[in-house]
Amino acid sequence: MMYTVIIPAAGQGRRMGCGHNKVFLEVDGIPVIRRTVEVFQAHTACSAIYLAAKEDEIGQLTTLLHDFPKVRGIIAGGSERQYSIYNVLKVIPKTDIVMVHDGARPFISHETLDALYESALNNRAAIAAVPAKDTVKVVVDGQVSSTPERSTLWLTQTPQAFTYDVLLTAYQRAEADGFLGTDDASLVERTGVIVHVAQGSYDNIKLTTPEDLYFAAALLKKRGI
Ligand SMILES: Nc1ccn([C@@H]2O[C@H](COP(=O)(O)OP(=O)(O)OP(=O)(O)O)[C@@H](O)[C@H]2O)c(=O)n1
Ligand SMILES: O=P(O)(O)OC[C@@H](O)[C@@H](O)[C@@H](O)CO
Repeated sequence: MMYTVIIPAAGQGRRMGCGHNKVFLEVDGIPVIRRTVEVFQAHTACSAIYLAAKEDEIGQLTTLLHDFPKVRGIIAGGSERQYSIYNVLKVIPKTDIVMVHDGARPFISHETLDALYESALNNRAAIAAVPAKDTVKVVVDGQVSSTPERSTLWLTQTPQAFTYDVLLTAYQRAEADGFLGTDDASLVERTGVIVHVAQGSYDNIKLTTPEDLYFAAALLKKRGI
């Protein structure tokens, strides 16, 4: 059995403030999106890679990723991450397991991919996450309203891995209900399917704001890449 990965790369990168889509940013000379796709290209259990791109960036991405044979399609995304992923999910061939992974998370490891894939095969739904290190407050109008027990709080990453049927049903139901979530698992949770957690790595950061580029440089140095 193998899995297909959907990589959303159709964002604006507004918070990065670099004036263009951050997935094209070069980190130590290599564009972020090439770094991300490379990890899946080299992962044995991955059979196909599909990306969501802004319509006017499909050509640029096609050129940039031309030497990755597992890239089977680059599809026009939507105005929200969820819509971008759904546009891809609707057109890919049916498969056993589908993973979703942010184009802006280039430091995903094969170790995490192995753990997630295995969990998705066994449990139908699995996410990569790490325990919260800080104390997290619920804040309403500038005032603390509660302090959830930290041992129950996990910071969610991608990849998130599901059986094809579980993910498609969740996206169809979200569309029917007009529900917009900030990750894929939240769509699956509302269908009643139990989502399992595979311990991820603190290295698997999402490049979101400019200071993340300092962390990226440090991570590359640590890996000797
Ligand atoms: N309409 C969108 C929005 C986001 N993404 C992708 O989803 C991933 C995670 O989203 P995020 O970090 O929020 O990226 P941006 O939306 O680009 O960032 P910002 O919110 O700062 O504009 C990124 O790889 C991004 O390209 C997407 O495919 N389609
Ligand atoms: O900031 P946005 O809501 O566009 O995207 C957030 C998602 O990428 C994020 O929820 C996952 O990476 C899981 O943390």
